[in-house]
Amino acid sequence: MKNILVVGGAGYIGSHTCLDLHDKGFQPVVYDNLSNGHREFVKWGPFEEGDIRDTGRLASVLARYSPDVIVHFAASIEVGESTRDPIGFYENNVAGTISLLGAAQRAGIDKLVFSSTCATYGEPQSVPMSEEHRQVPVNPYGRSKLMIEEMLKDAGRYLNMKSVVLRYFNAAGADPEGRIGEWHEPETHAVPIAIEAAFGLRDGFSINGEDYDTPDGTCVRDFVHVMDLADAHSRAVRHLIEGGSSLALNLGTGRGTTVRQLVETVRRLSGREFPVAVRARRDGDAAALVADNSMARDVLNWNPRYGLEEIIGSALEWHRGRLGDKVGAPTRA
Ligand SMILES: NC(=O)c1ccc[n+]([C@@H]2O[C@H](COP(=O)([O-])OP(=O)(O)OC[C@H]3O[C@@H](n4cnc5c(N)ncnc54)[C@H](O)[C@@H]3O)[C@@H](O)[C@H]2O)c1
Ligand SMILES: O=c1ccn([C@@H]2O[C@H](COP(=O)(O)OP(=O)(O)O[C@H]3O[C@H](CO)[C@@H](O)[C@H](O)[C@H]3O)[C@@H](O)[C@H]2O)c(=O)[nH]1
Repeated sequence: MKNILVVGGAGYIGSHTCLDLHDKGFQPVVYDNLSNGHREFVKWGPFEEGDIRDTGRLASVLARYSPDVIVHFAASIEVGESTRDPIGFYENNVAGTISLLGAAQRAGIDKLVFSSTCATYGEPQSVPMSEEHRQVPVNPYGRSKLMIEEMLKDAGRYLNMKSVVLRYFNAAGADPEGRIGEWHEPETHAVPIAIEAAFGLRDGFSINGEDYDTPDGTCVRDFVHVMDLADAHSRAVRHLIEGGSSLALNLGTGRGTTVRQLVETVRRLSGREFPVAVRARRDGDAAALVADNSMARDVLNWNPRYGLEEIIGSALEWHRGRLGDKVGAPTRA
């Protein structure tokens, strides 16, 4: 069984990727400092607690497991926080990745899959966005990810390190069997916030702006099921093991959903009413982000299987299981 080091594998997308890697015959070894992850999400392989900025600790873990590929999820992820603490973001995301790449180089590991984001594109010039779209991020989070993409290009050019950069659009949904799901603290993402509102744990949902140039005035996002993302990571791992070249790929469904449509879907599938208000736009929000995913389809043979109904349905089930008795009584049959 080949070992795959999953850095940040106790987090949301990383833990789902471990599940998928395990199902496909790999052994995922999780390396995570638990700053935002959950020990109980590590179910499909060994756990090594550690920080990516601790190069010595990384070196000993790499020596112990000799992974064929590193899949790198570890990062500070919240856009708003990146504008309040840009240096902290560069420290964790950029300096952390430098430490990881140095340790990998010294251990002779030359294959890496990296979590990037459509936030590296910045303000869309055209929708859907292909990988050729210009990359001019509008916040420190996106810039930190773009800096890492540039470092990986040089690691490819001069060190022959092969990488697959995966630019996710909006990850959402959960393991259909409800074992793991989305659990960020504090939560800022639209899907779990709407679900918590449906379950009576929040006063309601506030839409960030209704005056965008979109079908109903609210932002358009491309929600992609976390299990489809996980499947793309396993394909990227296999691509590298089979000697494939470096790539940068969009991961989205190619379908846009407005925030209002999203909220209505949560209401319908949960069978629960909750108050929906409109507040001011959120700084740095693009009007519409939708992927052109043709390259991932062609190169990885990736075919996202789930749509919005499955995304919201699986997320509802996960949150119901996690929140248990805290879920309030339904307000609508
Ligand atoms: N959630 C999304 O919609 C989305 C979209 C695009 C890109 N991404 C990227 O995907 C990756 C995973 O996102 P997520 O939503 O699963 O986030 P997450 O916070 O759930 O997972 C990140 C994990 O990394 C760990 N981590 C953070 N800093 C670390 C460090 N210095 N050393 C070791 N471990 C560390 C955290 O404890 C956590 O378990 C991130 O790189 C994020 O930027 C996420
Ligand atoms: O209470 C809320 C929360 C969100 N939104 C809106 O919902 C949309 C989606 O927001 P969110 O779920 O926070 O995702 P994004 O801000 O689009 O960012 C996510 O998706 C990006 C790629 O699109 C990634 O880079 C980020 O890591 C990830 O957090 C945006 O228009 C938000 O303004 C609301 O209206 N109200």
